[in-house]
Amino acid sequence: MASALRDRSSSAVVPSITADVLDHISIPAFLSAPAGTATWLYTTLAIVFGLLALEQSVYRYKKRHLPGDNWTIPIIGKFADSVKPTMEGYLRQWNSGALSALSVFNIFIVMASSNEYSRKILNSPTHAEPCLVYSAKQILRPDNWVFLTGKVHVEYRRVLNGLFTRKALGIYVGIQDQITRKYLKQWLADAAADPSPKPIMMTCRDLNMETSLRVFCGEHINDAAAREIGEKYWSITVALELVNFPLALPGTKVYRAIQCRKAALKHLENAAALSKKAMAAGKEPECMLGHWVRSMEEPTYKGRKDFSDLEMAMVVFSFLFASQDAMSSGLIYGFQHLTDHPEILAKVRAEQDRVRAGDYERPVTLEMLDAMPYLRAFVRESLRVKPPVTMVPYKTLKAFPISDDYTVPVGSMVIPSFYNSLHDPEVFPQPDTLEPERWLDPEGSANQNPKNYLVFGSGPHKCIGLEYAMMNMALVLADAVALMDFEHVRTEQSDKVQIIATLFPQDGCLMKFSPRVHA
Ligand code: HEM
Repeated sequence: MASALRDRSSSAVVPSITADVLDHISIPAFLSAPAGTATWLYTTLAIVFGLLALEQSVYRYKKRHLPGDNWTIPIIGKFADSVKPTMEGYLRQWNSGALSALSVFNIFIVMASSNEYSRKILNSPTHAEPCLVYSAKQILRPDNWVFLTGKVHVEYRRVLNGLFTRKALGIYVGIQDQITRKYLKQWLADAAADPSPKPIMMTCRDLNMETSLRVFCGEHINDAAAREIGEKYWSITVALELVNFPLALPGTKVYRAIQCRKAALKHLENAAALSKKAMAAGKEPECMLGHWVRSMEEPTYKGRKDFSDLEMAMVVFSFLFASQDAMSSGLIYGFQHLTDHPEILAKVRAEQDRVRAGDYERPVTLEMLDAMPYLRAFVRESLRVKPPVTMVPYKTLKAFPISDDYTVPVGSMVIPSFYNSLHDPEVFPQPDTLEPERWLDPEGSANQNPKNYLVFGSGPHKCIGLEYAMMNMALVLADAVALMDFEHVRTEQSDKVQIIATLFPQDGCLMKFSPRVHA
């Protein structure tokens, strides 16, 4: 058999090359080039091969014993995976080890998937700081406050925390309720005109955008400006890939995103100026900007930072940037989870009927939301099962001894991932099951292990808007359940996840809405 193979390979498979044949083969120019050119060429090839070998050695040296490919694809590494990430791919990476390694465009990346290591990264500001994706700096502007670190960041954030106090949330809740009702009315009118099921991906995004703009800027932003920002904002979402084409040339995603930021900042700066005028004229704060300007006038604020119109606009833009995709993802899965679990929907509805006591026109207040513990538990649980943000990229400022036997090299990307913490069976038995009840027992393992709830991160950069975000999700779902009936039309893609910065059901969540008839 072996000799037969040898025979075949020497005669039949590889045709013999005769001088005759060679006459018809054109010799590549470089092989017949003058000696000087050939030397140059061989030198270049040697350098290229040397660099490629060096790339592999550096990767292997940094990776050491961590799980991950032993060789990286030259130059691009795992770029292809990062262009079209899948949940299955991420799960494979997270489950390959509590720490695992990969490389994209020679950026060495350590992925942390356990609660211990993810929290350690988030809470070690002297070793690692957030780096978002590369395009974020181009889109937000490098001087945006979200890129501050250390003491300056703490100081800046101290002022911004004042925008999310209970007093401030009390101003926002009325605006949220009003915009939500306007949208639900429109969804019902659209459904009456065409009752076929529709994906709610874009409708939820529009609702979130208008709510955010009105909560942040109130009437200081006009309808046309709000529409322009809403329409252009999708270009920012799609530009948030892990790795983008580095130059923001016309026609690239990042270029379009930068144009959107420029338009948005112009309108937001104008809103900040109008808000200052209104407060100076003695008006009562009716939005975040108003509340902010008023708090800067208080005697206790004296000696602290004054914010220019542009700085206020950049803060508001950072809030839009940080919230739009995550809030939309949370809300869409909120609708999907509620409809797919009729027993949970029935409990949420019973709670609404109790709190509203027959008056469905009465605007929702903070006190009413306080009286809806089951709904709030549902929101918490829905975000746990499908966390909108599954990981946040950080970069190491110095060698980071993350475990006893591994130190992340300086200048690497370290990515704390939240999914495994949120699906830890020790803390959340049957972790893939949606079970709001697990949050209702103060002694239960979910409430006893708050460190596992990484939906909003942890440490100095923990989400500043978390109370507002959960309140908004609860409020929209409360109004929807109280005022509408809805049916989720399931498809094969309903349980599959697509990742566009955050998580979404692949079919966009097809819903049919109809008005609820109260008994
Ligand atoms: C469901 C909705 C939301 C989710 C899941 C979410 C999640 C997160 C996460 C995971 C982080 C990173 C935390 C870290 O590095 O430890 C973050 C940061 C941040 N979030 Fe949110 N977020 C949401 C809504 C919002 C909203 C509504 C706002 C503002 C109104 C907001 C503003 C921010 C800001 C400004 C940061 C950066 C904070 C800093 O660097 O100091 N987020 N968020």
